[in-house]
Amino acid sequence: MKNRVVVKVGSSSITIDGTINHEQLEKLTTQIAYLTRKGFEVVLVSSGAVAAGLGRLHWERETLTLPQKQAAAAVGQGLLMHRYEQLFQCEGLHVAQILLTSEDVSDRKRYINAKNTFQTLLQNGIIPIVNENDTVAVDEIKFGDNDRLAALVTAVVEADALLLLTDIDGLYTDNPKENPDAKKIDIIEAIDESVQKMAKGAGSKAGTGGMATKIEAARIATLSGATVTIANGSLPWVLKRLFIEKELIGTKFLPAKETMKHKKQWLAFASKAQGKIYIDSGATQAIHQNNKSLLLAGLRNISGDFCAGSVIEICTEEGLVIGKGISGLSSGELRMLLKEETLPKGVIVVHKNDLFIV
Ligand SMILES: Nc1ncnc2c1ncn2[C@@H]1O[C@H](COP(=O)(O)OP(=O)(O)O)[C@@H](O)[C@H]1O
Ligand SMILES: N[C@@H](CCC(=O)OP(=O)(O)O)C(=O)O
Repeated sequence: MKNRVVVKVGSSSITIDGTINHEQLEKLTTQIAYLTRKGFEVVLVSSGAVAAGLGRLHWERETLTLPQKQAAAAVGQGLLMHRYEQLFQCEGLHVAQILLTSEDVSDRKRYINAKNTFQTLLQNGIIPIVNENDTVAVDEIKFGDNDRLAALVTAVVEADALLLLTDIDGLYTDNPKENPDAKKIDIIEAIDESVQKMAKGAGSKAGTGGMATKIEAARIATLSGATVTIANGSLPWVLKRLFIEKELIGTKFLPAKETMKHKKQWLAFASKAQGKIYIDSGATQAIHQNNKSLLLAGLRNISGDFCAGSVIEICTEEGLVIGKGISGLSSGELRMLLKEETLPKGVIVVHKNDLFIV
């Protein structure tokens, strides 16, 4: 155990009436400081920039255009960081701001750079405070929500645990704000369709994604080997009770039985494909069931332009996506090879260590 944890706090927990909830922020930073004194390394993923910006500018959420929302985030992010800086300074801790877009983790080099920066900050006892870079993140480069971002950060820093703090006590069988008969679930051993069906949308104007994005985050983080908890951010001493006293709080998702190696996690959840290759049924079986590398002999077609080292989607001849991998050859080389009358034997298109199969 490294005792490395990622704590994600949602807008609903740290804002009140559309502005920063200072009392809540102080409770959070006091608890994080306590954990660090007990030997934990903590990464904080904090939402709330848009809400804080709206509060300061007196703008109404309902009438916002996308550029206004991004402008509000730019204002609010500064306010949030200023407050975090002040609060952690009182605890004798330094903080570091990390703003990410999905492009920063889909590119392997940038992913490794981010990983190294996190590592250096944590080794030096500095608290990384992460948010999506809302100012530049438009739809195609958005994580979508901070729950998913927090799960990817959990994988990047190889944390033992992810805590999603929200405005509700955990995952219920249905949204308790709409269904009074909904029951809270204490432990989830495996995330299947029945679990996904329980999760509905956001419960407040400030929140994004609701439980659905938290379940997806739990799926990613448990596959990377972390334990995930969804809990109410307003519970007194929730961090201490969970991580030090090991109390069963909220809803706990156990780490997946078969966790993924680091590179496969990146392939599966963070990388962006540059092209597609289509393979025959023999090759599908070889990579799917027999854990083999993908050889040129099984290749039927390719689409898109990509370089050697690019991530590509691997599809059946009918076009069904069955995985992703890092291509050992460029699209140009593959097209030329496919035109040859007899294909050269033993050419590896995707090595088994660079393959993720759905
Ligand atoms: N099955 C469920 N169990 C609990 N909460 C649910 C469920 N489905 C939807 N929700 C809603 O999800 C909300 C929390 O998500 P969200 O509003 O996005 O918060 P945050 O800002 O913390 O990310 C809850 O307030 C609740 O209304
Ligand atoms: N990046 C945005 C938060 C987006 C988000 O996922 O919000 P939430 O559902 O409250 O965690 C912000 O800082 O306002």
